[in-house]
Amino acid sequence: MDLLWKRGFQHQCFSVVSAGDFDKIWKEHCKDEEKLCEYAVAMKNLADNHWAKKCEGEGRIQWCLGVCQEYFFNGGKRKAIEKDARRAALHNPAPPGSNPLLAPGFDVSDVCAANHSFHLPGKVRLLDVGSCYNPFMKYEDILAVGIDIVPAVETVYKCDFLNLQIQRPLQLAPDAVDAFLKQLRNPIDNLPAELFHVVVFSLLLSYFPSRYQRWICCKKAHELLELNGLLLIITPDSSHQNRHAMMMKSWKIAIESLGFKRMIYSKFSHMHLMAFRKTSLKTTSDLITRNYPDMLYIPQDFNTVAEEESSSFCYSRSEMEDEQMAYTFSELPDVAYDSDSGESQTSSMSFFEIEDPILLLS
Ligand SMILES: C[S@@+](CC[C@H](N)C(=O)[O-])C[C@H]1O[C@@H](n2cnc3c(N)ncnc32)[C@H](O)[C@@H]1O
Repeated sequence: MDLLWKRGFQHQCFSVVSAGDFDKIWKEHCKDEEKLCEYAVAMKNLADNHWAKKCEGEGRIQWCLGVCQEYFFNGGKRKAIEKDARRAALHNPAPPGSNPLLAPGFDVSDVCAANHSFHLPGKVRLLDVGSCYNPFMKYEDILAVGIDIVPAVETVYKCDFLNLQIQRPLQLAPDAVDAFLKQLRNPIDNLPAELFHVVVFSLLLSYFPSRYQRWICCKKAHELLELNGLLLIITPDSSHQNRHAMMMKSWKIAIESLGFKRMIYSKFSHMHLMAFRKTSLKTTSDLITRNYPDMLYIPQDFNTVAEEESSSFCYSRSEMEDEQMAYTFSELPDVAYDSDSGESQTSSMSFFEIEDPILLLS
């Protein structure tokens, strides 16, 4: 895959430094149907013949399914929302006798919206961006919509996510939203906002030559997700977990600035896997004081390791982050309740307690 990728348009971009050129190259790249089709066929081959035999390739799809299952069907969503409420209450204690879920600082409309949908009545509406071969389609609990600039199979819709127009949200009952998704037409040029429970970027962001394009994708995902929906990001990296810990920390800060909160971080041998929850309807980024798009860098953005290391994002924790970290540690359970066995078990960290201690401490 690395070879394919280098042969592709990323290779063309290494020599280009000015941001303006990326747009031009991207447009040229999208016009090169022949190369794109060759790439799509090769990706599908990799998935069918190579990754299918190695547990890691399919592992990323299984990881996404596991996260969805825990979150939407096994109480993860309720736990996450309750945790937010406890955190808000800690910072802004509610008056004695009042509902702690309605502590000042915790948005009442968020609580109301969340209360209605702790458990999904139907399928998980999942948008797979850069889907290539629609790996989520075969799962019963998922209503998968796969989109790609060059679909490798017929069930994937043709769509350039970077240029997708996002319209006002549909005001429809869940059944009608499902029906709407089942009758989408090719190509997709626009979609209503707040339509999906999950947006997946599996090996997508590193495909783009510029950080700004990665940023645009995350921003669009935020718009397309309903409140408390999940953005699942998988990005390739064959080095050990700590090698690019600062890069992942940098991604976390940038993506959270859009109105997300990182809920899970995992490292497989060849990829990072992250789940972000949409915690705010509004994008909270302050683009004036911090250059968030610039934080979405990847090692391939640099020509040499030295260049990468010298421009590595320098991060120091804010006071607020210190407090949040202290709170997270205070919340680590000594004893976790196992809903399957009905027994209490000793556990250092449950699935939905953040995350990776190494990254937290970095
Ligand atoms: C590395 S492949 C990943 C395929 C699949 N998601 C997986 O995990 O195996 C990246 C895919 O993103 C698609 N892609 C790139 N830019 C895109 C865009 N702007 N909109 C939609 N799809 C895009 C490519 O055509 C390619 O199929």
